Amino acid sequence: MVTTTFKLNNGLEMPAVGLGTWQSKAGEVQTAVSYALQNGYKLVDGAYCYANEDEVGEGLKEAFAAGVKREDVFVVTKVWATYNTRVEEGLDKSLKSLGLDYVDLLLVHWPVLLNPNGNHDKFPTLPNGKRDVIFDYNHVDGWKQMEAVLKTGKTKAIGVSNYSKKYLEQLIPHATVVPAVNQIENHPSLPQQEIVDFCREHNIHVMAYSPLGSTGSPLMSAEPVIKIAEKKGVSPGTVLLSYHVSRGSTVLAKSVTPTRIKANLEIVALDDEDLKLLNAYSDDLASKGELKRYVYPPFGIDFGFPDKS
Ligand SMILES: NC(=O)C1=CN([C@@H]2O[C@H](COP(=O)(O)OP(=O)(O)OC[C@H]3O[C@@H](n4cnc5c(N)ncnc54)[C@H](OP(=O)(O)O)[C@@H]3O)[C@@H](O)[C@H]2O)C=CC1
Ligand SMILES: O=C[C@H](O)[C@@H](O)[C@@H](O)[C@H](O)C(=O)O
Repeated sequence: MVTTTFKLNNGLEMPAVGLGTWQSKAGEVQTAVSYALQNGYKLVDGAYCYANEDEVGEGLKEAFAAGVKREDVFVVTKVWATYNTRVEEGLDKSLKSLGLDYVDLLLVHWPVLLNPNGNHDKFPTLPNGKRDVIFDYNHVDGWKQMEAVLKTGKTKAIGVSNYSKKYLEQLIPHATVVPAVNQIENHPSLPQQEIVDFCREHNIHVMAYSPLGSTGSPLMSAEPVIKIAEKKGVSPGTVLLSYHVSRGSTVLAKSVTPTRIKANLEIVALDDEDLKLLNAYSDDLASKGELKRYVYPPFGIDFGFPDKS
């Protein structure tokens, strides 16, 4: 049987599959969220920085009006980098847009501070065009704010995103609350096994993002993915999404296309032979130095990922 939920380290149940909303256009995301929730999705992943939370909120409202219950939906949002010293203010903005009085999970989007008093609310820049990063920021201080916000009840759980093993090792000795989740880019072209293993050891649940290779879903045509899909009589997308559930992770797939939204809910059990094939593909890329990271914004910071350090 295929797992449909995972238990977090605070006892909360998190669905195994969720709808992503990054780059979902305002005009499309309301329908996508509403459609997904009325067709079996139980988790929606958003962020203040996606600049579409008003519309995500409209989608939630539409689904609730159609009978979906708030308590049956796991809503995730993220504190953007300009708000890492103002976590509660950032969360309040998201809650207002979403039309909710709590989210289920709040994540630190990236462990970096962008100038909160800079020339833009989300992407402040310097005169030379580079991101206005505050370099002497310590991400452990941001986590203390996350712990404080957890006590307000405005979020049921707190976690991190884009944390390498190195950053988690810096954080954990100072954490009163161990992050419930680390949301990271993850797929056979970037398995990040060292982070996945470290998270498992510390009871931190992994949420896998960009499972299809992000924009345009390039991983759908990877050879072993097609081979396994043919063998099992499922789509390549199902193989890519099932890979994470087999590894014990929650997976997020973004789509604004109803047929794809529905198709992405199909998760199958991958057997040892399938996983061996996908792992061999990852190992081969690693040995050739060809691992592929699709999401690496130009912060100009070393986040401690071995493929980027
Ligand atoms: N914490 C973080 O920093 C990050 C978090 N995320 C989260 O993870 C989510 C998923 O990652 P994302 O980078 O969006 O990329 P995905 O890997 O989910 O790929 C999305 C792309 O695949 C297409 N697609 C979706 N389903 C199918 C299908 N069944 N067949 C063919 N094409 C398909 C979509 O097109 P279309 O929509 O047109 O159907 C879109 O172009 C994000 O939306 C976001 O919520 C992502 C990146 C970073
Ligand atoms: O969640 C998705 C990604 O992290 C996205 O939020 C960033 O890539 C952002 O657009 C940026 O440019 O820094």
